[in-house]
Amino acid sequence: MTDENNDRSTNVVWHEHRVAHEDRVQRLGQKPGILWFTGLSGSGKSTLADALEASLFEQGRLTYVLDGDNIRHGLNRDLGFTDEARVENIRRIGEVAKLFVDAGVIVLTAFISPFRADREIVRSLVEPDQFIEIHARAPLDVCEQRDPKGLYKKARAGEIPHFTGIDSPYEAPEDPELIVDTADHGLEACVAQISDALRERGMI
Ligand SMILES: Nc1ncnc2c1ncn2[C@@H]1O[C@H](COP(=O)(O)OS(=O)(=O)O)[C@@H](OP(=O)(O)O)[C@H]1O
Ligand SMILES: Nc1ncnc2c1ncn2[C@@H]1O[C@H](COP(=O)(O)OP(=O)(O)O)[C@@H](O)[C@H]1O
Repeated sequence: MTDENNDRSTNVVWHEHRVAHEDRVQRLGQKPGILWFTGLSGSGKSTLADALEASLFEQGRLTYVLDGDNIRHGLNRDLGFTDEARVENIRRIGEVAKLFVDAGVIVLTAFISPFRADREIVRSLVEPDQFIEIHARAPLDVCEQRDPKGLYKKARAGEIPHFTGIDSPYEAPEDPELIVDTADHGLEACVAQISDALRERGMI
């Protein structure tokens, strides 16, 4: 961080607003939180987040999906796929997700988020019961066979550098709240597994 940036943050003062988090939560009548999907490309993060959101929304909850591919078209369009860029990607998404939680929303995020430390930083931004880490787990060979966007094929051909699982690391969660084995179970079963777990935790 430059001296100029330090000076700038010193002169910024937090402003309290009259409408509090609790007021918004009460109005919405739901328990906000982050459902953080992590996993290899093609493991099922986007598909699961989409299906789970549809189900929660249908049940009357206010939800929002932050999806890597989409966010990288806008907010994070300046970021690539070096380790540093991925760290910054997840840092920004963590902050955005925190704002959604403050607004009272159930936010579902679908980012590879390959580094354990970055996911733990996001966890620390909200209350302990507001962060649910969900590992969309599928072996690399299954993800590669699925190859929904043809990216593994390109990566193997050397057309995409730093591709996760090939020449860029993925650190699987060590103690996530949930693991969904998308290679062994269909979409509906995985969504039901997550919904049951959320119910058990009193989140829905
Ligand atoms: N080099 C490389 N490695 C991995 N993925 C790549 C790469 N280049 C492009 N893509 C596409 O970008 C999506 C991953 O973006 P994320 O923001 O989720 O990545 S990260 O969390 O910062 O690691 C990822 O989406 P998913 O396949 O949905 O995971 C890919 O579509
Ligand atoms: N149980 C499952 N959960 C999620 N996706 C699954 C499952 N079984 C098969 N799939 C398929 O795997 C692919 C996952 O792609 P996608 O959701 O884009 O993954 P990611 O967002 O992790 O890159 C989709 O083609 C989806 O239909």
